[in-house]
Amino acid sequence: MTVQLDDVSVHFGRTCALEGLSLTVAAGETVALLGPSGSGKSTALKAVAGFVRPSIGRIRLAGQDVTDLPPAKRGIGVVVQQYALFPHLRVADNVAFGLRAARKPKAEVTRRVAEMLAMVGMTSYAKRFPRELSGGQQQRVAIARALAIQPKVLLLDEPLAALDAQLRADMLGELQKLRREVPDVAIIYVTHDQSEALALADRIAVMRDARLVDIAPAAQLYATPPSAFTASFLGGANLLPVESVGEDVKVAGHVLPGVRSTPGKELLCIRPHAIRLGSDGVPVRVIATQWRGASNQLTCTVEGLPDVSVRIDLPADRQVPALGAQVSMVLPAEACSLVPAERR
Ligand SMILES: Nc1ncnc2c1ncn2[C@@H]1O[C@H](COP(=O)(O)OP(=O)(O)OP(=O)(O)O)[C@@H](O)[C@H]1O
Repeated sequence: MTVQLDDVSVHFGRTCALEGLSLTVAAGETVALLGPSGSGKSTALKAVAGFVRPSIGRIRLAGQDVTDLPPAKRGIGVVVQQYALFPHLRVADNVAFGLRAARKPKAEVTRRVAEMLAMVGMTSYAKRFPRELSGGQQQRVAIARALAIQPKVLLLDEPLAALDAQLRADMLGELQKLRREVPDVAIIYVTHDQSEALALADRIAVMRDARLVDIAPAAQLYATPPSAFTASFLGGANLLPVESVGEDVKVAGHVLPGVRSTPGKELLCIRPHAIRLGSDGVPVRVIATQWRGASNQLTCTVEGLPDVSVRIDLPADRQVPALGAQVSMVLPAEACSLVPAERR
């Protein structure tokens, strides 16, 4: 089922939590809403679920206007950060809740609950209460409960945020598997974590200050970010001011071979892992180093660009330059893209 937000704005008193969001999520597609805290992601999700009412704009499901329908009438599965299982109900009864509310026949409820618990690997926990489960297990039950009603739309609001790093990684794998098991469901996934968005989403919608900044297929947004904000939020790109000389682009007075100047795009975007140390590059000075296990991250100042610092991820098997050392940073053309400077 297609989900369509048509120029949706939400106000809470004087606060504009969401401004003019237009977005279409196709059946079978996963779109991540990615952005910093307070950027309006949850508000957008709540508007689709029916928990908040847009002050302007319409919400459509499969082309039908549902803006005035209450949440229960929309047939949407919702999973939020804090699981929100019913504490007094056992796992199986939590999963059965929506089916019973819809007055499904008993045999169908039993069958469907068994299917859902098997899908999330929780069959042997059916009789437990939520307090007897780990965070990850509770989240699996919450997902089983959301999917039990066979929704055509699934909304996930930071579903992994309350889990520790290992569990998050495990659950991310589970969610990828789940997507394959419900291939026709439209999924909106709210997160502030770019790695979750990259791992799960077909398209990523980057939000900032209540507005949609950029939306594109995940790989495209990562490889060629259209804006400086998306470049730094998605993958922590370095942004370096460039000077155009004819068709050439210069960083701190050094021509970058293979990078062609583009009018209106004054910043060079390159990820920390794509920069190499070599000869004939841009001179930089190492001011900090940080061991990261698989890599060492260098922070460097750039000669001639006093306000800019650059992060470089060196693979762990490379020698780490000494603090204060001057090294030459090579910016391979294939890893460089140009974006417009921020105008705020
Ligand atoms: N019920 C409410 N009443 C008043 N203001 C609200 C309400 N809900 C959200 N807001 C405000 O709307 C803005 C957007 O909030 P929202 O929860 O959508 O952001 P978010 O991007 O999901 O953030 P987070 O990642 O922290 O959950 C924020 O400034 C927030 O304070």
